[in-house]
Amino acid sequence: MSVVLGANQYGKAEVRLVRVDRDSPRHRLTDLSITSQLRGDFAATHLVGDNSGVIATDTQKNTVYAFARDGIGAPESFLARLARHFLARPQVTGGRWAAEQYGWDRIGGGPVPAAPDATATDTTGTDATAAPDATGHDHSFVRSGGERRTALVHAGASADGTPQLTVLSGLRDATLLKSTGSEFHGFPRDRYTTLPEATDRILATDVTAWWRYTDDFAAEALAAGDGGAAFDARYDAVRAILLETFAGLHSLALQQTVFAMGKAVLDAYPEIAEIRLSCPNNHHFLVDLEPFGLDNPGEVFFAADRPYGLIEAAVTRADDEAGAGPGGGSGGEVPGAPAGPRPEHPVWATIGGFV
Ligand SMILES: O=c1[nH]c(=O)c2[nH]c(=O)[nH]c2[nH]1
Repeated sequence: MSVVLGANQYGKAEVRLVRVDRDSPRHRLTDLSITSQLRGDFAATHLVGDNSGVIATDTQKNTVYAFARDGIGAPESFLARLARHFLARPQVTGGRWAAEQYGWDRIGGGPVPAAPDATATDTTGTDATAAPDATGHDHSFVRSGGERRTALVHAGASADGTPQLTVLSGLRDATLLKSTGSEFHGFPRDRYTTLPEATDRILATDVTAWWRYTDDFAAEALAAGDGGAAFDARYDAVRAILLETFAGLHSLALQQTVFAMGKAVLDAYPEIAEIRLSCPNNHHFLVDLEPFGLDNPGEVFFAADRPYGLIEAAVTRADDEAGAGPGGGSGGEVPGAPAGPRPEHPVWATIGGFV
């Protein structure tokens, strides 16, 4: 009985592509995950390793990025462009091109409309179907979906032995991106340093934050008998401050942005004793399109999902005895100075990681 090759297809899966359209100061963002799979006469590579007809999966990925240089438009039309391109090769008889698009809203505004595809010949429908895009930040975005509000009430023993409620509120995975207004340079270099100095880069993160209310505020809000309306109001306001600070600060490091976000919250709300933030640095690498005879003036990026930088900080009040924990604080009293070892409030031990 002979063994034969059955149906097969191959390609590159989940090519992460972010395109920034910066033809006006009001940037537009297109964020896609694209899979390209080819079918056709590929028996030789499966049977004897003859690759003479194989369009490398790497080439398929590069084609996605190179085509994005012209603009993307609707994912359907972008995929059709890819399909037509590969189907022009004689060994390709079919294939499958798939896309998943991630939505982004402007910080302080609404959904970002699709950017036009520069290769489109008929663009008359573009403006008629686009959502209004009149409000919000020009180049800072928050990804729609995936974000969660979080809360925690911890009952710990107080000095007199009665249970003391500590209330934490937070949010998880608020995905933010700014397409300019971020730099990172001036770091030390050694033989293992390859990172170029950046004076204009994409800054992207998934904010996880927990903030702790003062005991007095928490007790009052819990006793108000209004279902915790004060917590609802603080949640909305703190979230807005975090996003606005991310958008508004010209960042020299994600560390600076993280501290500024926390500080802005503490400055605005005396009833918040401290806040902890955990922010991955979701790296976006400019794709080298030179091999394809194309320039790339900060438009086509590889959105890496790992590894990522991970920047975490607690922002506290120097005079917060509860935050300092037993024994009092031992550092960080000078605003902006490096914090020394500072015993933490016991509630933090009940949170899984740093936050
Ligand atoms: O904002 C940043 N902080 C870092 O510590 C760091 N390290 C790195 O490689 N890139 C960045 N970016």
